[in-house]
Amino acid sequence: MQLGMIGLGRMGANIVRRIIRDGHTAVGYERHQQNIDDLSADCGGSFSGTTDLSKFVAALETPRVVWVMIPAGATGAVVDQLGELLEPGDIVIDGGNSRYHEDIARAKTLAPKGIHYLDIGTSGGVWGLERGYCLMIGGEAAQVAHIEPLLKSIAPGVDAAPRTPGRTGEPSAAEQGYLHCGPAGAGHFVKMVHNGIEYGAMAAYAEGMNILHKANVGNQQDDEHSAEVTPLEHPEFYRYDIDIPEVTEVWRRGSVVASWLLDLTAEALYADPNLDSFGGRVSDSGEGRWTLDAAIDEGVPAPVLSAALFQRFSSRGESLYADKALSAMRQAFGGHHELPKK
Ligand SMILES: O=C(O)[C@H](O)[C@@H](O)[C@H](O)[C@H](O)COP(=O)(O)O
Repeated sequence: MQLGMIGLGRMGANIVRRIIRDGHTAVGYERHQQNIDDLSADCGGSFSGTTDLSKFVAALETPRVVWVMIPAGATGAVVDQLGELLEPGDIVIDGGNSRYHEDIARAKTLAPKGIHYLDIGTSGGVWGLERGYCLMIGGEAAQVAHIEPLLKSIAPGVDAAPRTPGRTGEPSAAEQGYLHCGPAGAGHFVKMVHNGIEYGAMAAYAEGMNILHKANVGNQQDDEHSAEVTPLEHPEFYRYDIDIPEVTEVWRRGSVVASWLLDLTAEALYADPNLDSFGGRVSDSGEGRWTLDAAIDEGVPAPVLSAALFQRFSSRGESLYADKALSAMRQAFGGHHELPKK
């Protein structure tokens, strides 16, 4: 089957490489000729690319299947352009991390033109070429069925995890690593919640590791330290120098908290045991915020996910003013000494 790919950055290019490995063909559109040349060198005659969107559309077999894999903020403009260039029966896929609200609007705009729209939340990041991508799909069932040969090639496949006890026979789509979650927006809705969970799970590991990191605090009490915090009643309880890279390594084997996220953490700590290459400022690109918006709209508590999101804001210095205000109040009502700015 043929796929049209818009955006040949790391994700788009690796999806193309993965389908071509499986016998499909691809046409790519990309503004940077170098990305086209790199992919052509890897894929030979199964891939052709252009920097001209009209030529890209003309090169595709009908019904066209056009996967848009560009930063979420730029997707809307490209989908609008495709709306002018494509024909009835064609399919546009947004594989980026768009907000699901936008999918609902785009599907509605394209429908009168007979152009179908699928939103595919795509998880796997830079590892997807090797491990496959987990695909969460929203849109009409007939179009999902049409692109199924491509989905099977992009997804990790049933062997990526042991089969769940009780599941037998032909593996379901979910067991192969892709799932039609519902109508327009449902794919990105599920991917959004996946990312909300990602924030929470990452924060849980990070907090636990920090408690391990401080397990030797009983050795470190000095005058300045005790002026700032309540002195330890039992410093003898905190005299452990825990080798955190080794702890993450042992947890990978048989522990309840083993996971791919932990595998990656262990790898990062092995390469950089004190995490010196990181400044401790953690970015976010919207998915965590949108997950909390949905939780609020649904009236569903999400205390862990919200704490994880707010911790990212704090990591970027966004709690500094609040922290200063706390010091000011504590000093004002109790005359307590608060440490001045360093
Ligand atoms: O499932 C995935 O492969 C990741 O979630 C991927 O989609 C990306 O790394 C996140 O969007 C980062 O999200 P933040 O920038 O919000 O941390």
